[in-house]
Amino acid sequence: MSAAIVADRLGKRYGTQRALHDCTLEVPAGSVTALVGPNGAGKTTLLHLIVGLTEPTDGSISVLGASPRAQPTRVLPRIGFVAQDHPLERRFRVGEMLTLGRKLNPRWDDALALEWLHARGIALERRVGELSGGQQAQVALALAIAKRPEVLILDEPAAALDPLARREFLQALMEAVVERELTVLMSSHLLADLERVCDRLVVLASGGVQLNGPLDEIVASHRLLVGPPGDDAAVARVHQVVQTRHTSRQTTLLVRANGHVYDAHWQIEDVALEEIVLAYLQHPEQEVVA
Ligand SMILES: Nc1ncnc2c1ncn2[C@@H]1O[C@H](COP(=O)(O)OP(=O)(O)OP(=O)(O)O)[C@@H](O)[C@H]1O
Repeated sequence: MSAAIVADRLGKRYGTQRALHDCTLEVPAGSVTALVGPNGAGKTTLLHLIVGLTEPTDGSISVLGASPRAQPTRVLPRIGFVAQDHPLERRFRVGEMLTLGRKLNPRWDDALALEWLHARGIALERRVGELSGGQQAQVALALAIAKRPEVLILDEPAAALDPLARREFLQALMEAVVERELTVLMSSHLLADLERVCDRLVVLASGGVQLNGPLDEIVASHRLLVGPPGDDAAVARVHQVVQTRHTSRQTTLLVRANGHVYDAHWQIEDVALEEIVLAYLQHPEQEVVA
């Protein structure tokens, strides 16, 4: 599968503040990739570098084979972007937002935008500022999708939505992905949502990539080992120990297993994605897993 987005040792500094560093990753074409990380990890910075809103201070970023800053006309018409809090022009009517989209985007699909909004009961006469958060998110997604992008970038698109609106938003997103063979990169703190819609995961921590790969492989390769307190060095010689927890009664290891774990000392359990991600976030010194 070819890569739609390639970051090579990508970095961004604001004065002495390092927002992103040494970020190397590929987002395969046609994948739906989740981008997670704690507040301040550099997620928005990475997404802004991808859509050309900011320029790298180190390394390079290529989207659909071109640089978003150096070759914007080759890249930007082919990217849809839903920014954090989807900042729309609040005084505009929905129909006026579509007119703007039509004027600004050469590949604009008016029928698609109209159909999308109609299906969600959002009238063109409504002022954007009067819409609910969920409806505003749907308008932002309609505007991004009507560009007929090949790559769709979403920065915490559903963060402010209630669970029902979030579900509807993600459902709409998945419809668009299936119908249009989009490549999607979406940041969020809502792991359960991401697990439902994404097939790949990138974890950013302290401005660098910590975990990157297909979701099912990440889940399949990690195991929880529970055993009597004591020496866990033998496990560490074979497997990558991501997290160790000791109590007086037992030791619990979260490991990235190098093949099967054969060791009668340990009770071996599957581990949920959320627990894996939290373990990496608590141990940012762990090496990149790709
Ligand atoms: N314009 C800026 N000027 C100075 N520092 C910035 C700027 N933008 C971001 N930063 C810093 O870069 C780091 C990464 O910020 P970024 O917004 O990319 O993180 P994030 O992972 O998106 O966080 P959140 O989950 O809170 O949205 C933070 O320490 C932030 O303070």
